[in-house]
Amino acid sequence: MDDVTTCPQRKTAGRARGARGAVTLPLPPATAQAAPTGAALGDELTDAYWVTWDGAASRTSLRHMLGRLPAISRRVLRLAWDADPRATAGVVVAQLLSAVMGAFGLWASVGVLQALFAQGATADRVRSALPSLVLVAGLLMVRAVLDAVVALGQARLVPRVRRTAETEFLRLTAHVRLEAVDDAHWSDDSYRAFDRGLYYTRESIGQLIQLASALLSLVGAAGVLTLLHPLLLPLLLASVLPQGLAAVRSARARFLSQVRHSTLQRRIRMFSWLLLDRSSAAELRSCRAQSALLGEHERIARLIETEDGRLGRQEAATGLLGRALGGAATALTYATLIWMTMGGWLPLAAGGGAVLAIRTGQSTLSRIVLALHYVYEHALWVDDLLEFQDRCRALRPRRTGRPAPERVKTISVEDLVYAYPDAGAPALRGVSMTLHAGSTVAFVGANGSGKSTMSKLLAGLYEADAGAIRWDGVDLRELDNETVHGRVAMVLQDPVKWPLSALANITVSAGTITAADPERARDAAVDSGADRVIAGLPHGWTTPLSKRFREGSELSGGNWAKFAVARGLYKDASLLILDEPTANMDPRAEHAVYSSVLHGRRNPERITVLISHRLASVVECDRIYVFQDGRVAESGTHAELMALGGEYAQMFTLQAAAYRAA
Ligand SMILES: Nc1ncnc2c1ncn2[C@@H]1O[C@H](COP(=O)(O)OP(=O)(O)OP(=O)(O)O)[C@@H](O)[C@H]1O
Repeated sequence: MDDVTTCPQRKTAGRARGARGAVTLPLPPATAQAAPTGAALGDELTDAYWVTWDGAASRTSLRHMLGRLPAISRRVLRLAWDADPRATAGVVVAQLLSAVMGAFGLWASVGVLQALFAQGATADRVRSALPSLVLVAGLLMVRAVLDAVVALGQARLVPRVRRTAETEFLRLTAHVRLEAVDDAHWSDDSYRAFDRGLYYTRESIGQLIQLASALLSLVGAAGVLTLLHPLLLPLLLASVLPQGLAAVRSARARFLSQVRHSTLQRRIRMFSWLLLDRSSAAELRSCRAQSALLGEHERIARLIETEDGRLGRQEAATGLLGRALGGAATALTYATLIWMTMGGWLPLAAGGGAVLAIRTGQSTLSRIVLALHYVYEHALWVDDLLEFQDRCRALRPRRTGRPAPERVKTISVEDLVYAYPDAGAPALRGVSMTLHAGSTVAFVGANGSGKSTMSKLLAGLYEADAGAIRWDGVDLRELDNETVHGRVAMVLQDPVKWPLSALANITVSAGTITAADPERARDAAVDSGADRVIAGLPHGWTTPLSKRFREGSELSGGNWAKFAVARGLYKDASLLILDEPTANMDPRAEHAVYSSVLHGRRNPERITVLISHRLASVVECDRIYVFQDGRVAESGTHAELMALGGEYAQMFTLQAAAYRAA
């Protein structure tokens, strides 16, 4: 028995299949969460790029972190040195001197105590303590100046590191081969490196300075104690250890909580943005989706509130534990000091000095623990960035030293095969064709049949897996890749809406946004129909084409397309590729573009490739290639293909019939 009749869900699915052909999509559930709830909310983004290293420090042993510290310090110092050697040297020297001054200051304070605790009249003791007091004050002043030098050096260094690191990063990524950019993993890695790696690169300078300052001050305290009495050093360790452990615990709790917190923050920001942003404003209102999104926003806001409260309570508890442990350790330390003084092993004044040094050591320890966690974790992000940049260097376009010809006469394609990275089937499977200077050819065919891919291979944006493309007999692989790009103008299906001036939107195709050939720019604007758009802009050529800027203008889809065509025409290239350039244009604008491309100021030496689904516009092309499933199924002039009565003739007749019927 046919069970479709007994199951309503299957019945509906069967109907959907019957109406649309071979689709077997299962029915969706009747209710679904807009976003994960409960524990899943914290876990949903564990694989996201921004949490790759978040909390890593809290999962690593202190020993491991300390072991990695020298390598991390070298790497960060190298970055700083490359950005500004003088400022780096200044910061390092001032930091060291400041630590030395700190240690001397501590020693001089012990001198003050010694004088005050000595025997004799009070006035005499105060008088003999004066030189040490003056020394302490002097050292404090020198230290303040040195710390200011460190701060100034840091203020100069961090923006420089930021500038040099960001420029290098963008220089490398902007030149990586297109097929690498198409790879989703590469994109994820690049966003991760940009968003986190660059940020932590500059952050790590300040963190390392803080860590160095705290470590040096601990070393200074330890040195002073050893001078006072060798037994005091283990006493310092014993007194700071419990507090150190509490500091580690607290730092780890904070790191782990940050991961969950940032997940919630990201999700709530997404909902805030959907409610706020201009791009979703129209649809938000027409769908009347405001309350649904506000509800979701409220739900996450409450979770954040709970999380904040939980973290606050946890921090208070850990802080209390740390203080209790620290208090107990301090009491023990003082008891030991008293015992040593009473036993005559330690002079009273030295005991006072020891108290000072131990207090200094204790206060720097929590700074060290926290800074160590930050430095370690940030270094992982910096490593990630540097490793990504090395990958980019390996993915630079081919530099063969052999430039592409200024004006290519013949492009021959032989048995071309190409598969996108990670794609199952090849997008092109054995395409051959020959294109001659001065001709206009068309690529037509069903969606996904390989037309755009073919045009990108012709332009040298992708490299063939098998077969070859030859420019005047020379394999594209032997030509300097960037010079090939310089000879090709591409008007892409989904052109970039450059948030630049109207003029720069045209000149950018020639690699500049600040200089123009005025006549060429005007011709390109006239031929593409962008001239009327520019004439209507408040500041003409100089109007910014983005509402993000004051006095900026936003264009309609069709008008953006005219700018894309103008860009293609402005670049006086050997090969002009127009990939569905008029899809968004009104019929008159479309007609004008095709007339100017086919009959207008046509460069007699140019090869023009036109990709279009509107077959009426390719009728006049010198040759039409019909793509089917990654292959050229038919080719010839319009008349030849119509006479053939194949795929092209069927598609053309279908379109023509629709018009005739109307
Ligand atoms: N960047 C990419 N990464 C992976 N696969 C891709 C990519 N671009 C296109 N493809 C796949 O390659 C095949 C050919 O796509 P292509 O864009 O060349 O077709 P097309 O003929 O230009 O289609 P349309 O008429 O829809 O523009 C399709 O299966 C498509 O899904």
